[in-house]
Amino acid sequence: MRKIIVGSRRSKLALTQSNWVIDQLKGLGLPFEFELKEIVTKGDKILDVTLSKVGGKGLFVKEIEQAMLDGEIDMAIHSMKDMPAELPEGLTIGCVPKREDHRDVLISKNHMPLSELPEGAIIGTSSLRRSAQLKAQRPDLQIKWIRGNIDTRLQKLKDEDYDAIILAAAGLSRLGWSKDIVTEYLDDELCIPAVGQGALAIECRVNDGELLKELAKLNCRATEEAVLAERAFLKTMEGGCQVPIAGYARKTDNGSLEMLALVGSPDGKIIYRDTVQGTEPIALGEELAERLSERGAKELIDLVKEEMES
Ligand SMILES: NCc1[nH]cc(CCC(=O)O)c1CC(=O)O
Repeated sequence: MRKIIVGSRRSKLALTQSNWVIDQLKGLGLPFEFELKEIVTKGDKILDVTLSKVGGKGLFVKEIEQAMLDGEIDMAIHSMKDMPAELPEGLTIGCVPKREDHRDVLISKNHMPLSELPEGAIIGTSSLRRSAQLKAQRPDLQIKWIRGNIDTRLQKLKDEDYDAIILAAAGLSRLGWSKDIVTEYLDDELCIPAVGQGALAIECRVNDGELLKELAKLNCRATEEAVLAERAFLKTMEGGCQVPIAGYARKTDNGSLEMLALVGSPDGKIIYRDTVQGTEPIALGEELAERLSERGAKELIDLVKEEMES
C-alpha cells in the first residue's frame, strides 16, 4: 500500500486540521497509509511581527509547498484563507472539503456585543479586513494588533487590556472550543469574511493522478465552487494583504451562486461593497472584482500599495 506523507505546520490548528482530513480519508476507505510530517515555517518563527509586513499570506504555505515540489511530502492541508491567489506551477488544490462556519466572531471580556461596547473600546485583531469593517461601523473603536495562535489570543484577552477580540468561528470549532465563549457571530452585513475562510485546501502535485483521483471522494462541490469564485475575485483584485479585502460566496436554494465582496481603506472610511449572482464561479468572482474596480477599488488598492512602498 502506498504511504502518503502529509506535511503540516506544527500549530495546534494545523495539526488538528491535518489529522481531521486524514481521518476522513481513512473513513472513506482510501487505499493508502498516511504519515504526518511536521514542518516549521518562517511564519511560525516570527510571531511578533504584523503579518502584512513580513510577506503575508504565502508565508505559512511556501515552505510546505517547496517540500511537496521536492517530493519530501505528498500532500498538505491548509486553511483556504491562508492560500495565496495563485499556486506555484506543479501544485494544485486536489480537494476542498465541506466548509465550516464562514463567519467571524466577537469575543468580549464582559460579553457585550459590538453595539454595546463602550466608546473607544480596544479590539484585538491583526487583520486589516476585520479592523476596517469594524471601524466602518464604529469609528470610535481602537484597534490594537494581536498576534499568536488562537489559544494565545484568547489568553491575551483575559490578561491584557483588550475589551474584545475577533476570531474565525471555524478555527474555534476545529480546536474544540464551545460556542459558549462566543459573544456575537458577525453576520455578512457587519463583517464579510476573508476569501476562503472556514474552508480547507488539500494541496498535492498536479501529476499525482493516483492521489488526485482518491482525494475527489472528500470534495464538496458547493464549497469548491464558492471558493473558486472567491479566489477568482482575490486574484483579479490583486489586493495583496496590505488592503482590507473580503469575499464570500454561497450556493443559493435555486442552485446559483451568490457572492458578496468588499474592498476598503484601512481606517474604514472608504468602503466599496457589492453583490452578484451567477452560475459560473470564476466569471462571477471576476465580475465582482471589475464592478468594485469601476467604482474606485482598484485606485484605492494602488494607493495603499504606493503608501506601503514609500
Ligand atoms: N488568520 C489565521 C487563521 N487562518 C485560518 C484560521 C482559522 C479559520 C479558517 O480556517 O478560516 C485562522 C484563525 C483566525 O483567523 O481566527
